[in-house]
Amino acid sequence: MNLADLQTIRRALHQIPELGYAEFKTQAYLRDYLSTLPQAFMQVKEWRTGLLVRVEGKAPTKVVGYRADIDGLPIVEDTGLAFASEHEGRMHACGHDFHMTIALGVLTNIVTDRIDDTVVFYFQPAEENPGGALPMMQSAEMKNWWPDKIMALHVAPEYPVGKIAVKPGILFANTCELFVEFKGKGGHAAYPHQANDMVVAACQFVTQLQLIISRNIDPLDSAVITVGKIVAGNTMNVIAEKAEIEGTIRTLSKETMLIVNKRIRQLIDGFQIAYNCEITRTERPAYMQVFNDETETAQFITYLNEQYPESYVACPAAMTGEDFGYMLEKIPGFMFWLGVDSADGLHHARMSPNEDALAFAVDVLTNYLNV
Ligand SMILES: CC(=O)N[C@@H](CCC[C@H](N)C(=O)O)C(=O)O
Repeated sequence: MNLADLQTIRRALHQIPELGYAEFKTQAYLRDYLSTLPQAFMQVKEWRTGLLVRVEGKAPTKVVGYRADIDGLPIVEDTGLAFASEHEGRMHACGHDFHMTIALGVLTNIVTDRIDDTVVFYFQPAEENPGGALPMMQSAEMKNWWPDKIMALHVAPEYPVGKIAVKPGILFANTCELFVEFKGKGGHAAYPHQANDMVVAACQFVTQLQLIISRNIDPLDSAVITVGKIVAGNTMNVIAEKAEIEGTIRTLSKETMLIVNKRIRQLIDGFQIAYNCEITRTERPAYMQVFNDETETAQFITYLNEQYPESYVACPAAMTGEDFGYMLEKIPGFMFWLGVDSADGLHHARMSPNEDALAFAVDVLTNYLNV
C-alpha cells in the first residue's frame, strides 16, 4: 500500500477521534474501508466498538495476532493541521490514528497478496480509558479467534522515522488509575473555622502522594504518581465542600504497585480523620505491564538487523502504560516503538507524527509476516 493511500486513511481517522467505547464513527470508517477490500479470505466480527478481522493464510501453520488500539484522548488539538480533529475536545494525541492506519495497510497488503499464515487484526477500543484489552480477551469473539503469537506497535515521537526501538522483557510500566473524591463542609471564605475546606485537604493529599514515591519506594526502584486533574469549588470566596482528583500510578513491578496502593489506602484513612471528611476512592484494576517475550523479540531484532540495518534501537523501559500488557501476559509476542519524529510528545495538543513512518511500518510488518 502506498504512502498517499495511507495518508488518506490516517487523515480521515485523525479527524474523528472518539473516547473509549464511543468509537462509533471510527468503527464505521474501519468497516467501510474493509468493505472495499477483496472479501474471499477475510472475515469481520464486531466486538463492542471494536472489530476483529481474520485473514486466512494460504498454508497456515499458526495464527498471528496484530493489535491496534482505536480510541482518542480528551485533548483540544492545537496542531493547526488542515485535517485537525473535527471533534471539539478530542484528539488522536497518542497516535492511535497511526496504529489503525498501519494495521489497515498491512491487512490490505496481505488480503491482496496472501501470506502463508492466518492473521487476526484486533482493532481494540478504550486503550486509554477504561481499558479494552482485557474485556476483549474475555469475549467469545476473541476466544474463538485466539492467536498463537501477537504483535503491536506504539508511535514514539522522540525517535526519527526509520527507527524501531524495542527490548525483551519489560517495556512499559504497570499502571493504575486514581480517582478520589473528598467531601467536607462548605462555608463562607471568612469563616474557615466553621467549614471544612476540601481544597486544602485535596492539595495536601496530592503533596502527600509524592511523599509515597520519595519515602516509601526503594530509590533504586521506579514509581510515578501523576495527578492530572483536580476539580474543586465554584468561586473565590466560598469554601469548597467537595474536591475530586484524577491521576495515574506507574511502577515497574506488580509488587511496587501493591505497596503504592496500600499506602494510598492508609493515607485515605488518615486524611479522613485528620481533615474530618469523607474520602472515596473508586478503584479500577491496574493495567498489566508490557512484558516482551524474550524469544519473539530476539527474532524480531534479528529480522530488523538483517532486513533494515540501522533501524533497530535498544531502548530502556518506559513508565508509559498499555493494556496490550494483558495480551502479552497470555500470548507470546512483543510491542515496539515506531519512530515518528514529532517535536511535541505523546498526549500533547501539538503532537504531529511524521507520516513517512506509516509506509515504513507497513513495509516492515508486511515483510515480517512473510518471514
Ligand atoms: C502509551 C501511553 O501513553 N499510554 C497511556 C495508557 C493509559 C493507561 C491508564 N489509563 C492509566 O493512566 O493508568 C499512558 O498514559 O501511559
